[in-house]
Amino acid sequence: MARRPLPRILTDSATIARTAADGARDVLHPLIIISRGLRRLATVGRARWSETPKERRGPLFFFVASCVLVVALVPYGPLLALISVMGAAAWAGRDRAPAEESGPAEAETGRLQSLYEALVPYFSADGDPSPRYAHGGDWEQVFTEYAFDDDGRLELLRLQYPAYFTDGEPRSRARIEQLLHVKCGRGREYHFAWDEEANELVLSVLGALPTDIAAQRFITSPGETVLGFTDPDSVRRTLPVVVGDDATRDAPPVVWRTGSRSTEPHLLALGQAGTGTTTLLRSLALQALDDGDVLIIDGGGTGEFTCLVGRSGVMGVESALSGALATLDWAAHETERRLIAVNRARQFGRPVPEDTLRPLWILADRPTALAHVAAAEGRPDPQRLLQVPLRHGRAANVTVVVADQFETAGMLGDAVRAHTKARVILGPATPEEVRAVLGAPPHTTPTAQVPPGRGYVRLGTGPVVRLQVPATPDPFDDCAPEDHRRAVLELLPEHTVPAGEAARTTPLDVLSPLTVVQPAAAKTLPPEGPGADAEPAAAGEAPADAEPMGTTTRMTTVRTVDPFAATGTAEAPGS
Ligand SMILES: Nc1ncnc2c1ncn2[C@@H]1O[C@H](COP(=O)(O)OP(=O)(O)OP(=O)(O)O)[C@@H](O)[C@H]1O
Repeated sequence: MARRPLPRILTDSATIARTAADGARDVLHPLIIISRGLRRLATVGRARWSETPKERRGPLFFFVASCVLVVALVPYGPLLALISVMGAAAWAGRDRAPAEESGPAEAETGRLQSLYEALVPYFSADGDPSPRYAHGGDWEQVFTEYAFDDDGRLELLRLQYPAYFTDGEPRSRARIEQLLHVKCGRGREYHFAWDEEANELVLSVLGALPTDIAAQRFITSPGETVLGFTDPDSVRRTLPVVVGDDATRDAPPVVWRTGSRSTEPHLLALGQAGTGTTTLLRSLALQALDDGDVLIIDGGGTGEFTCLVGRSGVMGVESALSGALATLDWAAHETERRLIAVNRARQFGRPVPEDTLRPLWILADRPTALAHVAAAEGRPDPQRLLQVPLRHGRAANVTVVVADQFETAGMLGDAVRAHTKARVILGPATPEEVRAVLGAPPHTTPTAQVPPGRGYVRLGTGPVVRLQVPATPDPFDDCAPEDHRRAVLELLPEHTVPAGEAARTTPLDVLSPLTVVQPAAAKTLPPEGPGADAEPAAAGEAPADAEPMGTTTRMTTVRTVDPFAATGTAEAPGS
């Protein structure tokens, strides 16, 4: 039914009344402000008076009265006092209400509404008498906090969800996270914090991890190694790091503890080719050489560890199968020797021998490549020789780090998978792939484009955290930034083998493309020791969990979600 318009005389008089009221308000505005100010001043004065201790009220009253008397006696005093009081009242009475908060812009409201609509099928259920999520419903009831960046993209969202939503089930969570990721814009990394008690989910956008931290001497305790750096919220400590030209800042490190007290004494790093697993090993080698010995198996044979050849503390850099077998055989015997020595010392109540305390690191880069060669030649898989260090290394101060490519992870031996409780995955990976390697999904949405050395890490059953490995390039790599190469060169220990026999020691400015250096194991291994002259396969015979040959002969080239699928069940940490 159409409304009848009011008689004209009525509308005119209403307009006149409104205009008169507006005019009066404008005229009286200063008076309103001054009277409000006087009221506020009086309130403050009363409060001060009541706060003043009783014994001080007399002197205060006397002081105020003297001031009033002086003002009254001086020429123009009362007038000046009146003007001052009015000024103070006008100042005190000014409108202090904050500028009204501007709500979301129209485009932002549209985004929130469409996000709300997209969530309706997931957060509603038949039979809910008062659904909080319903088509055409009010998003303001459930989105309790939100923020947009300068480009109008959502960067923070706090939402309430119904109590019946199955937030304890990873699949249900993953569906919501996937949906929000897509709706809020791909290409950014989102963090999801689920509060099951409050039925609340907070989505926030994570910035990129800094990539400017280069290799350097990190300030850590003995037995601690820095794997890389992460988000400030993910760890409890920070380390001072030197960045660029001597600028120092605090960065949150991912510190891995090794040795006899470690609960995850060995590490496995996986990634696609070129994602930085070799660089991670190089970074660990430089840190380990501070107070330990390092033995390197370069299965890929790319010579990216040449800078370490012949350096003090480097027991060998092997890229050929026979050298790797001999070196790992020595390492297995050395582990046994240390274990026996430690046990004997404990048995007789003697201090543990000094030579069992110096950490020994076995860094195996792409051992599956050597496994493939070994299978083709009908020789033992070098991974079998890792079983003793992996099983007993913790008590003997022997640490094993294995790095391999995602595609060939199916060829990793059972011992490697079972005993590497510290896990790293580098490069782009889906949440399923991260879960397959680390045993738990990340709390963020991995992005398709990541810089080298970027990934996730999980120590034992701890949380999955983001990781950026310090830039530790091969100093002979002409394509790497010169300051990063120089930083690596400065950390290298001195040469122990004459320069002609070992890798080049040429200063950075005259370095030329490298050639692969494969020093004979005998040259670099200690001349004595129980395993020094043993047959390569000898140590592999002892362990009970030796893998029968033939189980690792197939090179897997198809990328699967479960990288370990080719040889059995995944044994990720915490799983
Ligand atoms: N943390 C990092 N910071 C900066 N650059 C890195 C980092 N990690 C790796 N890179 C660079 O990425 C390239 C590949 O690194 P790296 O050789 O370590 O990868 P990879 O996974 O071992 O691959 P491949 O098996 O093909 O050698 C190199 O140029 C290296 O300098």
